[in-house]
Amino acid sequence: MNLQNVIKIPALDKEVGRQVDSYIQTLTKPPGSLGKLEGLAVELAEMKSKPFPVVSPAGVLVFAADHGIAEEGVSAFPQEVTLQMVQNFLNGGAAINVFSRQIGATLKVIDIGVKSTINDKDLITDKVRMGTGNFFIEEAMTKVEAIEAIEIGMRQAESFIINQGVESLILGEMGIANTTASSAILAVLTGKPIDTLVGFGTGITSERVLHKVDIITQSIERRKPNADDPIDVLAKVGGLEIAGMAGAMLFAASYRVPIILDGFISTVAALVASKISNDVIDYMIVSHQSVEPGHLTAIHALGKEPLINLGLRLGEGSGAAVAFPLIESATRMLSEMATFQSAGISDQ
Ligand SMILES: O=C(O)c1ccc[n+]([C@@H]2O[C@H](COP(=O)([O-])O)[C@@H](O)[C@H]2O)c1
Ligand SMILES: Cc1cc2nc[nH]c2cc1C
Repeated sequence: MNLQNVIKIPALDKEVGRQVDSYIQTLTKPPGSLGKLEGLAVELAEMKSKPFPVVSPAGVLVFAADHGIAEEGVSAFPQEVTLQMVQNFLNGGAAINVFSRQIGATLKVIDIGVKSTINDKDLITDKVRMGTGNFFIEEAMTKVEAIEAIEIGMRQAESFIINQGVESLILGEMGIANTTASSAILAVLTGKPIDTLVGFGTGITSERVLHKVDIITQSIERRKPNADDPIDVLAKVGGLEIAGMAGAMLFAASYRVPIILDGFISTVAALVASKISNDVIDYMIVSHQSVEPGHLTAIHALGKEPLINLGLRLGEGSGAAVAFPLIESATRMLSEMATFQSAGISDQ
């Protein structure tokens, strides 16, 4: 199948963007004084093709999966933490639960490849397989499985957005060792030196970072992913939650729903989505810059800049949820501020 033919992403509405840009000049503030919020308001209007776009309620989809590469000692935590954190999400105790409640967002967790069976009515189980293969010794998954994971992401985003009336989409993830898969994908897609794209993840030692670089370097040599084929890259060194997030992003863009990217893994998934359909980039907002050294490389590969840098490195969609009020401020500036005329204030 050819995913590019399945996804139709509408062009940004530049005409509405121009109208909103002029309208912002009439609001009661010195021109340009709301800085980046002004550009953000124009971008959101173009995405939604509406002069007064809204981003609330946000929806948060967290994709969870395990990684065979965890066997190579690349994470500070054991693999079973993926399962344990999914249980924490379902009990409402993780950071993303707290921040989702804070911003009034609905949160759904999708098991797209956790290595255990989890029975819980609140969990969406749409598993491709029980974790990926260890890509140091075998391919992470087949190309058919990579496409299946992307399609699951698309389908889950579709039912979530339509059933919950979601106005903006935050994509989060949980997967022990997924910074290793993300660094490998990023190295292949950008051609940048691997050691500049590898970091501490959940908190490994500097010594272990060198081991992680070595594992990624050897894995890429062994698997030989084709940089021009994002499905091949996902299959050889990717992750199921990364593919799922990419699919969800592609659906959101096709439906004019702004995508709020989170940290390193989420942004690498965005880069994968952009290699499937470049227009998806138009619908992305980068919420924050993570501590992971490869994050800025991935952000710049999308031609974006982060809104904030709080030294976060958690994942789960947490940084996107924390930055969400800033994005909402841009929309409320448009819908709620008085104009010079309506307030009877003299302009220059
Ligand atoms: O989002 C980020 O930038 C980020 C940076 C470091 C770690 N994480 C989270 O930590 C896990 C991956 O870290 P690791 O060390 O196991 O590869 C995974 O569950 C991610 O959600 C997330
Ligand atoms: C505790 C913990 C929580 C997480 N949330 C996302 N990745 C994580 C990794 C760990 C280890």
